[in-house]
Amino acid sequence: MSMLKGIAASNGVAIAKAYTLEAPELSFETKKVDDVESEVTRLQDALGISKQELEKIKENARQSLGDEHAEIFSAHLLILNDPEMIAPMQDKIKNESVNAEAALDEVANMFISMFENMDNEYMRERAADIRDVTKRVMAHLLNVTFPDPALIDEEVIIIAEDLTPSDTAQLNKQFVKGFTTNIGGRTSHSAIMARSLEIPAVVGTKTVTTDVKDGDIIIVDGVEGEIIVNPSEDVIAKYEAKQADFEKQKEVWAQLKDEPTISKDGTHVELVANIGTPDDVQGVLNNGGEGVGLYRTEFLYMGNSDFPTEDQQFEAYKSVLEQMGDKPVVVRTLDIGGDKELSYLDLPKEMNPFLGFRAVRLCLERDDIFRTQLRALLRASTYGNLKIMFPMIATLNEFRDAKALLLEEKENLTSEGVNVSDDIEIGIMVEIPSTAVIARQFAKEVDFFSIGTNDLIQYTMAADRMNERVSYLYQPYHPAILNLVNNVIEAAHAEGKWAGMCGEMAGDSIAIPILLGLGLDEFSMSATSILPARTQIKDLSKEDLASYKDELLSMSTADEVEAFIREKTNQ
Ligand SMILES: C=C(OP(=O)(O)O)C(=O)O
Ligand SMILES: [Mg+2]
Repeated sequence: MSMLKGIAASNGVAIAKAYTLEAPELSFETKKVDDVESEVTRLQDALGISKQELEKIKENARQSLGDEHAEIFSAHLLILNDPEMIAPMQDKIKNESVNAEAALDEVANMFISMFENMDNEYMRERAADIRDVTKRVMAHLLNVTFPDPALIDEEVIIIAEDLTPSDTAQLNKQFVKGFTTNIGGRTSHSAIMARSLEIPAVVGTKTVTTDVKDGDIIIVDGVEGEIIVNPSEDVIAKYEAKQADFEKQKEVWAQLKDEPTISKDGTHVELVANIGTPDDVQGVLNNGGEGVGLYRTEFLYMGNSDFPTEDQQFEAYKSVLEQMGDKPVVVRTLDIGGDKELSYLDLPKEMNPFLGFRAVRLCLERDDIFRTQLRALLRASTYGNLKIMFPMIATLNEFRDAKALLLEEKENLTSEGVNVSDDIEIGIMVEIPSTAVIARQFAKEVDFFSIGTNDLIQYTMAADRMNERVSYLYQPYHPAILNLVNNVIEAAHAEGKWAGMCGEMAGDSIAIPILLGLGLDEFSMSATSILPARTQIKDLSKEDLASYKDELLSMSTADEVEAFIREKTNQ
């Protein structure tokens, strides 16, 4: 028996035989060709068959995973239909007389490395999409069979270097009990799909394909992020019990899907979700989200080759609002810059991009970009319960200026005869320490706060959130952070306003009791964290936790805070 560690990507425990999903052998030689026209035709044929296959996979995915996930394959089809991608391949064949394989490989790699080098996880995933579709086209050019997970007809756990979105979409849950890969992280496509399919998965093990042989019995522990290879009978029995516990746990979670989130002593808090696109809304509803606490609109800008038009934005916002019905939707205005770049917005390189020209700073200077977004939001406001917030607010004047532009556009629209809702709350993200410190002054003017701890921690601890070497300074339980958070909540309440949190901290099981005790009103997290959080809060007494407040705020280290909470909440 041996054990491998990886990243817990999808909850649950699976026990079955290992099945290696071989990556196809796609090596080729670059060759000169005489007949360039027939080489171009060969490329077109391979593209054509790939498109037909993807249409089928998309349909399968729609049936097994839902519309939201099938959209990935629309993105794949778009890649294969994208003249910016395909024309350079054809030109390469014609101008350099090379074979289709070489043209495909070179052009695709150019796009892949462009996307991969972006400091942004979402864009890096686009590189994975291109890699996925090009492999399929390459296999057709080489006449190599592409692996077909849909053919699996016995209970297995898949092991693979990585699973592409198209692999995952073909998995039949009846037979595929779980999977584990060498590469990937919690937000890679395969991990997201595993959570939708609700099959346990551990990714990023680095070596599972070499450490496990086909036919070995393995356990995937998607809770702890562990793979156990050839376990003894005793260990199997232990994990079977764990599996049964987990199934029971899921039933308990599911019972709370349509319930409000109420603590043991009767306090209601809102558990809402962070989303990046309208496609994410289904996941929010499936997981009993009481609203959207953060809609990161920049993905709309990043997924485009130019600024999205007012109408394109209007459609996206309207779709989210309509799908959410009367539930609140907090839309954050464009937060570009820092780690989020736009290929079509040429900004000078900065020494410290996280401290630079970004988010509302950029929007106030480029008010043409900002006004377009504000108009789209205002037009969509009558389709649901919209709240708007501005990111990276450091001074009251920034808030006042941004709000003034919003009100100006509202007036413009009204005079154009367009209906705009009259009760849109206007709030800010609190992610800069200066704002957290004088939250009292802000609270007189904003309708709400949403604390962005991902940035607030980075700026308070002076630790770049992208830099692995200083990641130990990402300390959500640090007393300095707790004091800032407390200051914001108290300031909001003193003015009769509400305070939420949309950084990762809001879904953390150690932070949740602390935040409940401090009086946080709204917790915004990834959709799949909502039901476990609701279950946790149901068993917590807000009054007890509030009584620890002074003690917690005067502690000296994050470790002290964590140990204290673990003891008080039996974690
Ligand atoms: C939610 C936040 O915003 P983002 O992660 O998009 O910067 C944050 O900073 O906590
Ligand atoms: Mg932020």
